[in-house]
Amino acid sequence: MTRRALVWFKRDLRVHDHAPLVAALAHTDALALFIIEPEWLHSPECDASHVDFALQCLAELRIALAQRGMPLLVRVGSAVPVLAQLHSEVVFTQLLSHEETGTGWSYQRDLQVAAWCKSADIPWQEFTQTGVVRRLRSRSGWAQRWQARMDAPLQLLDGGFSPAVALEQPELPTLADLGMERHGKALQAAGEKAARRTLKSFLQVRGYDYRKSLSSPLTAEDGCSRLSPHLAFGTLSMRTVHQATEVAIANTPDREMAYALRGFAGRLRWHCHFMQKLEDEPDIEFHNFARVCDGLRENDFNDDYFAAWCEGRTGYPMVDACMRSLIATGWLNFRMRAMLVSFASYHLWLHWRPTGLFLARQFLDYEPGIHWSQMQMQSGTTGINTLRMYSPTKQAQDQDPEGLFIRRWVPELARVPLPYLATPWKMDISVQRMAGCIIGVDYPAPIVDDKLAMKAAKDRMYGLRKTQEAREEAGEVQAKHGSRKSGLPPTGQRRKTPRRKSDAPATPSSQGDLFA
Ligand SMILES: Cc1cc2nc3c(=O)[nH]c(=O)nc-3n(C[C@H](O)[C@H](O)[C@H](O)COP(=O)(O)OP(=O)(O)OC[C@H]3O[C@@H](n4cnc5c(N)ncnc54)[C@H](O)[C@@H]3O)c2cc1C
Repeated sequence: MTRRALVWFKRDLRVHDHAPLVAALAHTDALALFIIEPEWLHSPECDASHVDFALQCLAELRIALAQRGMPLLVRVGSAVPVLAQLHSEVVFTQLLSHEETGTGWSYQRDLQVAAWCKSADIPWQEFTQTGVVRRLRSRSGWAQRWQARMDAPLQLLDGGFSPAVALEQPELPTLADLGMERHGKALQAAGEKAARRTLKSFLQVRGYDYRKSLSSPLTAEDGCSRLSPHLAFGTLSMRTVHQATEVAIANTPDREMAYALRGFAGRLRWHCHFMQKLEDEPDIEFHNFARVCDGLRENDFNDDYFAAWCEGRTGYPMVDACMRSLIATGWLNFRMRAMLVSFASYHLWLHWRPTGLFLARQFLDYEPGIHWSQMQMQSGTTGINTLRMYSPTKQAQDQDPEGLFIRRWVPELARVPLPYLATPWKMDISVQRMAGCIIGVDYPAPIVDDKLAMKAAKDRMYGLRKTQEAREEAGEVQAKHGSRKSGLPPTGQRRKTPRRKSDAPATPSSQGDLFA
């Protein structure tokens, strides 16, 4: 009997280090499938930019697989009917794929596929591709397991496939075919080749100033790795990035470069650390980690504030510049993402779910496990992390001291004198006229008062955290989700004794307790 494998590509659009592809070699022949699922297209997190990027990756992948004798079918529909239809056309005897840690719809889809495979008597083998551990009982020992997986040999194809049955492979659909409008974002280059180029340029050249470049949106654009969309769509495996980084550190004669790359290497495990939280508690997509926070913001949602934040017209130049830059490019550095969420959650007191959905659509690298954990962390609803409230004027002064970023993305402020650029509402009317920017006409007045809004948010958040209920629950959240390396007190309360200077993390403080 012909043993035919079907390799189901999901968020792993590559050939290099692809365990299901390697497993398929053991079969008589094999074919590959990518399913464009309506559940994905219609999910509130999905944006045309995500689909566009995936289609570009698929075009390249189809060629790369064809060169190895494997046809890649791309079909539109829900997973079970697509698999059943394909099975009626070409009987396949095994389904191979990577594990996925996704949101609710993809989890439900996997349950349905598992049931269908069982009823059709088709074994479905899933392979790991990140450090996420399924059915994890305890976080103890997690970091060692991550290390072991990442150090394991890469899964590389040795040889090609015997040609499978001839099947029609229609052209890939366009966004219009899928009923989606053009997105207008200037995206990073897609595909496995671009991913490898990006990794190489970072490890050889761009990474040099990594630690210094992280926080400012001006320097981070080039100084960060920019690998996140490639990790999200799987055009690079985490193992490839980890191993290439270790080799680069070992081989560079430059101590500065090695130091920079060690900072980067540490962040790679955060990727999986955050994804593990969603794997362990899928509900965090919808519900507060700390249920004591339920009701905190739900009834206070201000639609006008939300619209102003989404459109980058809050009257705070750094917030507006970051939002407009994100909307135009699909990427923003960590610190500025954190500031956008802090402003929405504390200054504007907006619940993290609608703001998180909006940001998920903007981020080309949308990765559910990282995203929803970070949304909650920056909104103070994990119950365990230090509360971080960013002043947008201080961030402008610290991260954009010459005003280049603000002037680039908020052209209304292009002629505003530097001393007023972070606080344009402080210009008197004659300066406004000279700058060609009348506040309230050409550029909005601040929608809330920075200091008053921060004070109100602090009172509410610290008031809640002091309660016995909050303290008890923080212990539970820490036990379930906290890294054993975080060093935080188990209750997640503020650290009483300051760190000694020599203990201080070399990374910016905003990420200091990320592992919690
Ligand atoms: C509210 C919010 C939402 C976020 N949503 C996402 C998301 O959907 N997808 C996503 O990949 N990242 C997300 N991040 C984390 C971080 O901002 C991005 O990983 C980073 O900016 C991506 O750029 P880079 O690849 O150049 O990062 P680099 O600094 O070069 O880091 C390399 C890789 O390390 C991992 N990493 C770095 N920082 C973090 C972090 N703080 N948490 C988890 N992993 C990290 C990522 O995989 C990243 O690609 C979010 C952060 C915040 C504050």
